[in-house]
Amino acid sequence: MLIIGIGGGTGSGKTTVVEQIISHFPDGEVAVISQDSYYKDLSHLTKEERTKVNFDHPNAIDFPLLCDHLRELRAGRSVLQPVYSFVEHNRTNETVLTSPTQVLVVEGILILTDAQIRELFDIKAFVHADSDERLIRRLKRDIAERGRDLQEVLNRYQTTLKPMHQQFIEPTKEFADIIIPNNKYNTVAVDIVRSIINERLS
Ligand SMILES: Nc1ncnc2c1ncn2[C@@H]1O[C@H](COP(=O)(O)OP(=O)(O)O)[C@@H](O)[C@H]1O
Ligand SMILES: O=c1ccn([C@@H]2O[C@H](COP(=O)(O)O)[C@@H](O)[C@H]2O)c(=O)[nH]1
Repeated sequence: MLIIGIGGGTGSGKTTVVEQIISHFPDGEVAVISQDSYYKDLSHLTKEERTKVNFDHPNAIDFPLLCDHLRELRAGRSVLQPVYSFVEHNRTNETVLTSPTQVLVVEGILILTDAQIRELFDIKAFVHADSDERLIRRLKRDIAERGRDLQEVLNRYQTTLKPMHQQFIEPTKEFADIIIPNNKYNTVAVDIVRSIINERLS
């Protein structure tokens, strides 16, 4: 199994880039795990308390569970991946059966911050987009898809997203084998990553 870790700030386009990378692989050969599925279970908090949680700090992620699941998949065993609700700010009761595949892509803002997780990656990439571009994309997406409003996103950006990006996410660029520029759609960079995967698989 080849495991590829893809980090980068919120709105940089990680999910989009991953979809482009895997689009040419046959179904069943590739699986994607999002770090977002591994936000910690916050059922012990009220919804109001959960809205105040710092979701851009490494402590928000259940890295031990993610690490365990990656090791299980690498060993050829299936796992039950948690399902997260951005509307509820909490893990749901559902799980998704995820089976081992030839290629596994793991993406998330904080995915390159954890040393044990980094060691499991055969290839590490970082998706870069300028902060103004990321904020615009995040605003549009969170209002359209995640039940947020303008004030909420702007407030969270100033108080949490920006400082956490500078402190934890941007520094992980140094761990990346490849930096994918994504201020605009970048088919060349996506093709390069795809050919590296094909080369490693052959
Ligand atoms: N290169 C790009 N140019 C314009 N919009 C983009 C680009 N890449 C992604 N987007 C859009 O930006 C938003 C956030 O992208 P997404 O892939 O969800 O980012 P991330 O997973 O890094 O948070 C989505 O609406 C997506 O369609
Ligand atoms: O309950 C939650 C959990 C996380 N977030 C925000 O999501 C982004 C990470 O997702 P991307 O898809 O990489 O943008 C992170 O910046 C958190 O602030 C949330 O809003 N609510």
